[in-house]
Amino acid sequence: MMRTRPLKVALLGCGVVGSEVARIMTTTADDLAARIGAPVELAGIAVRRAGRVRPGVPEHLITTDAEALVNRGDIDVVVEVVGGIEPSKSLLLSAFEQGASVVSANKALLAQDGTELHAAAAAAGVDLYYEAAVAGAIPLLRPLRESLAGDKVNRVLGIVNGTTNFILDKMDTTGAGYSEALEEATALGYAEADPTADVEGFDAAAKAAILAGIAFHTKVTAADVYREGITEVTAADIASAKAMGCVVKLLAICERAADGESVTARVHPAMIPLSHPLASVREAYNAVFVEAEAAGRLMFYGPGAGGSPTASAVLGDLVAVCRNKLAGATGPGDSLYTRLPAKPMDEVVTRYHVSLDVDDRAGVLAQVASVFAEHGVSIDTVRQQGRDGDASLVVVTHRATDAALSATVDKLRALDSVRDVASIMRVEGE
Ligand SMILES: NC(=O)C1=CN([C@@H]2O[C@H](COP(=O)(O)OP(=O)(O)OC[C@H]3O[C@@H](n4cnc5c(N)ncnc54)[C@H](O)[C@@H]3O)[C@@H](O)[C@H]2O)C=CC1
Ligand SMILES: N[C@@H](CC=O)C(=O)O
Ligand code: NA
Repeated sequence: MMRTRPLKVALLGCGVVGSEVARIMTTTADDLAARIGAPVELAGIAVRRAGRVRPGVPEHLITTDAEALVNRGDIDVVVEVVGGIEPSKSLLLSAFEQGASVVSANKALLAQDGTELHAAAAAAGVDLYYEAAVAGAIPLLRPLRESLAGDKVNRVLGIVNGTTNFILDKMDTTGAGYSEALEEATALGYAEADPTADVEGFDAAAKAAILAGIAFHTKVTAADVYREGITEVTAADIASAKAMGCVVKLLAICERAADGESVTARVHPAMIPLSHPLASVREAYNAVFVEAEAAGRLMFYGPGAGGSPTASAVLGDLVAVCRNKLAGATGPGDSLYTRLPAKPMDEVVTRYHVSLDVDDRAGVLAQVASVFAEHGVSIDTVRQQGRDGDASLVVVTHRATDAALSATVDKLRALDSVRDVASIMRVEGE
């Protein structure tokens, strides 16, 4: 039977995502009510600046006082699509104190203070859901937390930032410049308010922390994630990847150590072979592989950014927390029982593509090769191209630790014959 008293929703933020949430809530109100078992009413929309034209958004609901909206005493669910740490964190804590459940898309906040926020939600007996925070529209956190709750996840690997995938894809396929591609991604609503978060890998690192925490049932924060963005990726790297039958992607990789005693989480650009399914992930799409002991390898794919896809995930959570409210229940919260420490990047083992500018003379190749050998880094292939007076040397290694590779590169830099270490990129997916 349908409850007639509506569940009241406070929407915090009405930008790229918030305006789509408001639109879908308004245009699909009857369907949402039928699925939930009660009408949902948009009780207020908090924004930073009133007076902006927001097509389709009921003007009378707009307020600039988010705190007053959350604390007005009759809010059942707070939807936070503001972003950033403050005032979002304080608003969420106020919501819990008021007995409201929360739906958020805020990966930066969840990756920094997720444990504290989950504890506050649990103490208040309400929900904290955030499917939109990782990989946009793709149902990923709920499958990890719920569908795979009976399995043991050992690895999560994928493309989790739409903006950087869009930029790398444009640079690779159309030869677009970096700035031009970033501008387009921003205009399409993919980028964060400060796109540094995207291009320097902070956004993907926050998502990796959230994924690792849920997958391995342990606390992982953004500070535990090794991070490199795409700002150093050059057209030469992309061309070199092509020459090797590879493409450059920004990857997030979360792994349980072979001995099961620790986890690692890292975000960095990597070359992956064109034959790998991630190589064909275009534009702002995301794709994530989850490797679990019983299930094997699962792939999640779909739109990873943009107002409407992200709003889809927010609305899915809204329906879930409303259903829980009506049932007088809460969904699954944090699960941190394994308490596995996050291991430093030094111990991570992978392959490397090292591009060097060297003197074009006899003996240099042997000298370079001996530095790799000294550090126990075995060479897979070497490509050399002579230029006027110098040469470009591209070395691809077999698997080695990050520590061994770093020591190798330090020593190479000290060689007179090495003019520059032009780039170092990991090679994954083989
Ligand atoms: N745009 C996307 O593709 C995706 C965004 N997200 C996340 O969703 C959240 C929102 O992102 P966007 O909509 O893209 O950002 P946006 O910058 O377009 O919108 C932010 C909204 O928050 C409001 N706001 C800012 N400070 C405020 C304050 N102090 N009080 C009340 N309102 C305030 C602004 O007025 C604006 O309406 C962020 O956490 C972002 O990381 C998550 C997945 C995808
Ligand atoms: N800026 C983010 C938005 C979605 O999380 C991205 O580009 O992926
Ligand atoms: Na998602």
